Amino acid sequence: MKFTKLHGLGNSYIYLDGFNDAIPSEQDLPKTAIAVSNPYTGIGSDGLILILPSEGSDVRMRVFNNDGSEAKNCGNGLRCVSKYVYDRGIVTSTTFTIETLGGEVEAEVHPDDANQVKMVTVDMGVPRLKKSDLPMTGNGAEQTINESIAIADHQFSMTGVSMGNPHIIMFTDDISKAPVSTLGPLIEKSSVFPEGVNVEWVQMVSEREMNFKVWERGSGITQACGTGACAAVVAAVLNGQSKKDEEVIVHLPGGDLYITWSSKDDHVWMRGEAVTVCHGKYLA
Ligand SMILES: N[C@@H](CCC[C@H](N)C(=O)O)C(=O)O
Repeated sequence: MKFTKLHGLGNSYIYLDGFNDAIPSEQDLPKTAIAVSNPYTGIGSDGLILILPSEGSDVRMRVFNNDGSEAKNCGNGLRCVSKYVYDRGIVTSTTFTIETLGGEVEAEVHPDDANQVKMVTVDMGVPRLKKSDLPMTGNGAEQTINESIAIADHQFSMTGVSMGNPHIIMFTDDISKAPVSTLGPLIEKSSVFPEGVNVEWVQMVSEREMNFKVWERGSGITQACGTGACAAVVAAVLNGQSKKDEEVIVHLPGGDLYITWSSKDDHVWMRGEAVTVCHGKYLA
């Protein structure tokens, strides 16, 4: 099986090219994601991403976490898919559309003088804020903004945002003390979130700068989460800590993302790097 490994700020996936190469059968996809992600017996990654032809968009992306579950969106994946399809000539324009299970997005690659793509901007669309959008328990029509929620004997102040996939954001005064590995999995699997949830802690540095850590649904601690960074900036605006139209620098463990929530059309814009690690043939 031919593959390419790419990462966005250390959030790495094994990418399979459905335009040019064979893809495992539908029923083999979850176990392939688990196998290739394993750092000891596989290639090592946070999951598996398929780059596929689309009927209505230029490209289609499917995302599998490293536990084999399929996700509806992936911000770092969108930037890496964008780099891949432009580098390989699958698209020839610098702007194009990508279909995901969470909706269609528009991407723009920024090739340098040597036609190398290092930075990518993605219009991530309108964040969805209703409880039913994540989904989570409670009145589906309501939003979750700094709401006190009890999970496993702990009380959390949570803000819920869907960027096509579900995120719950909590603010902290000290990101180094965020209980990511201990409480992240408890929140992810809580019955409050029937489909699970990506769990993020944010420390505001200023209105335009934040520190960020994540426990990803289906993958655990990762170096970065693009949809999570977008959701965190939306949560900061909803809580009066940032402003619409002002770019926020999000410091993730793996590097920085630049996120703006536009008041013009309510869309969230994400800008950041995408890197090719290696190409290879998986034999196991
Ligand atoms: N790393 C991603 C998100 C991947 C999917 C997520 N774990 C989910 O299950 O929703 C990103 O960069 O957005």
